[in-house]
Amino acid sequence: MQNYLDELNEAQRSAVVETEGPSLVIAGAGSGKTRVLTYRIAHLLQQEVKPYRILALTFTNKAAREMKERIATVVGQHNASSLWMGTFHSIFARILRFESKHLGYPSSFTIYDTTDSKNLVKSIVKKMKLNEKAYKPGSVLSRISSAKNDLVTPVAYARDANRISADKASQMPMVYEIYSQYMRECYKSGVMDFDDLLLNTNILFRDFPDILQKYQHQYDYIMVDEYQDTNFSQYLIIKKLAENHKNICVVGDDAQSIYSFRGAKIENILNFRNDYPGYKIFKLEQNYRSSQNIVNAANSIIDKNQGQIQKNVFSENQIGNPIRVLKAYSDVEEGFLITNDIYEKRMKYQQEFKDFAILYRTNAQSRVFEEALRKKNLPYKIYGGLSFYQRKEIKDLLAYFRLTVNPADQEALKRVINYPARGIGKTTMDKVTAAADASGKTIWEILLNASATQLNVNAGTLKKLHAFVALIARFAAQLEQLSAYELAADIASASGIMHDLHGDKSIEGQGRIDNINELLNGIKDFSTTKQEEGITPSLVTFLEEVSLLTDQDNEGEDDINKITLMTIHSAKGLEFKNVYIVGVEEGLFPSLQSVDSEKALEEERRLFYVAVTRAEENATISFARSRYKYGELTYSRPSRFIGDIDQSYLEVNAEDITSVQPKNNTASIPRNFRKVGNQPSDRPNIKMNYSGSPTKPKINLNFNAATPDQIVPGVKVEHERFGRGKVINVEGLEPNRKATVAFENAGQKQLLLKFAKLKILT
Ligand SMILES: Nc1ncnc2c1ncn2[C@@H]1O[C@H](COP(=O)(O)OP(=O)(O)OP(=O)(O)O)[C@@H](O)[C@H]1O
Ligand SMILES: [Mg+2]
Repeated sequence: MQNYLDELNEAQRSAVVETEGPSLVIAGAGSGKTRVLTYRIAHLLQQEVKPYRILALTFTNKAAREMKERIATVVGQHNASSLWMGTFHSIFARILRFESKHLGYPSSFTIYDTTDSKNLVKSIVKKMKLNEKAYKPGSVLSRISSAKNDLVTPVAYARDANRISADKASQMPMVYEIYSQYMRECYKSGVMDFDDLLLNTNILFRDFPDILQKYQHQYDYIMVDEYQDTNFSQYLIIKKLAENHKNICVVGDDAQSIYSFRGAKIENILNFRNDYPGYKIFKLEQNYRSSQNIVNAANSIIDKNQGQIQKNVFSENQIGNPIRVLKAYSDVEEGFLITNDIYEKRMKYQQEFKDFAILYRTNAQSRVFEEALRKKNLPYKIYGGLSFYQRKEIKDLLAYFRLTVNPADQEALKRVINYPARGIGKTTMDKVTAAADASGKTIWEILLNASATQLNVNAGTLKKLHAFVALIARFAAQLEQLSAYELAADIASASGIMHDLHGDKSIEGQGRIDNINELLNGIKDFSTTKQEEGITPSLVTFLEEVSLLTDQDNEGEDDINKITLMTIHSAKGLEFKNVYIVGVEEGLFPSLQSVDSEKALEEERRLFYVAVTRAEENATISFARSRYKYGELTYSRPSRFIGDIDQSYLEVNAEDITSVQPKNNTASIPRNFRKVGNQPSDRPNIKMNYSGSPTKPKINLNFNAATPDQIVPGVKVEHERFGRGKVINVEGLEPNRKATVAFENAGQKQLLLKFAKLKILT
């Protein structure tokens, strides 16, 4: 057997072999932190530690899967599948399933996704007769989520002066009461939301010391990846579990803490030394992922933040190419520019699609890239946004599954009681819901027992309600008898969903049927895999896996060799040969909300650092000078972050940046960019000014449209959205004269001259 320890450098090796006692591995991006965790587990297994005595918490389920595979190749036959390895949410959901009765939840509790939670908040706000405009479900939920992650219960919330005054300031003084009702409703429905999984684990460990003890004994070794992004709730769970043996190894990088908006506490990593006196610290300094240029550029970015833990990061890989900065006229042109670049690079260097990633600040930016990629017929996969499991038909079927395992699940019930249509209208549901609220029972219990008079509905309606109950009860009765796949297929057809979809003969309708079939295939595959692992493949386990998927996990079999599109947040921990960071503009990245707060700005800068450090060989940054925001064309300036990168690692046309020459120079950042264009060499240092609203037009694009008679074949023109191009043909009579223009990046377009604003280039 090869010696796996030879595949590590000295610092990494020490971090791997010193398995006893608390260890902190703190190191920059790409230095092998995740590799250390992987090899440490392999090493423990090699030392005959039983796999089920190891608890390893990863950022995504996919990361856990890949680590398991790697471990299996390093140490061979060991049963890596019985490691307790996965995200916080999936591991503790598993534990809660065993222990749910202590907390008064059914072991088949179901999990609310964000939409369910929002719907519940909406109905509570309505019931409380609050102003629905002031109490936006998203804002209310994020207040509730923050409380849960800080382990603040509804009772504590009501007494928490800071929270109460913050709520008052945001015109939502009743959040504490909504929170309380929200908790009660979830409990009644036998459901937990994401934050509850952690909160309830904490409650379990706090109130049932013998159960805590059981798990303290179960895990001899605990490991956490991406520790800088743990919240208080996660921190405390780990602390409790490690209390006795203190065999805890956490790895992280304070410079990559990017989830504070979800309650992550950078302090957890900083306080490790206080929590575990006598801890060992391992510093990894060599970056194995990226070229020297990329590592050095990234270091120069993070240097601009105050208060980072001082770290050395160097690379001995090739010096590599400078980071390219590309300017686009518009977001549309940006799409074409990047797509063309990928196309050419792939041909020229014979790279694969999977070697390319396009990373953006917000999901909405994906659209123009999707369009450009589709036009060029390049395969891509997109993470986040409307993922497979968020599609309507899939959510409908999943809601039937949820009801089958947990009929108390109120949001699932509301979703499908009248889908497909069975004549159970809103008025009826209002009556049923009111009866449930009045009696403190679930809707399901009301449906089971209530009479027509109690509900104030006619006999016909009652019959329909009973038919629905009977349908779900029949599914539930088969839970034990049928495999997950058989039951799922039965539900898809007996619920009427398939019949309903077949009625829609459009292409979209066909697509929906394909999606349902795809889901059923997935369940079949799930059943087979679980059986091979010796686990009974029940619908309950399947639902749990689906509910706990993260953005990165959302990858199908045929997604392997495709261009990746994702937000920078979900790119954490990943690496690609070529990375495109797009939309690097003031007001977008850094985001508009962050520019007024130093703290928020530093988090954005860490996000930028994360983005750049995903690249192995080439990093490209692009910005567009105009883009549509909320339906309006707005002009933008290149981001200050471009100015953060030390000029010697950049390749930028200085002219592109000077177009944002400030009028007044407060808080300016002097930069002397490397010159690549034909550019007067005596140009003074370029100053960028970042005060003022980033969405205000600061640049004058000077699109004085040319008159139609100036537009003749051969003329070079510039278009506001498509950039530069050459006229190749003109046809038609005024006022419907059309020009065909071959744009440098956006391809060939036919434009109606009375509308198209074209500028003649000389
Ligand atoms: N000693 C080594 N020899 C060869 N390759 C290595 C070594 N250490 C790390 N690598 C490789 O370098 C890359 C980065 O490692 P890894 O992903 O573990 O870094 P990381 O510190 O977890 O990064 P991030 O902070 O982005 O999560 C991986 O491809 C890994 O396999
Ligand atoms: Mg990592």
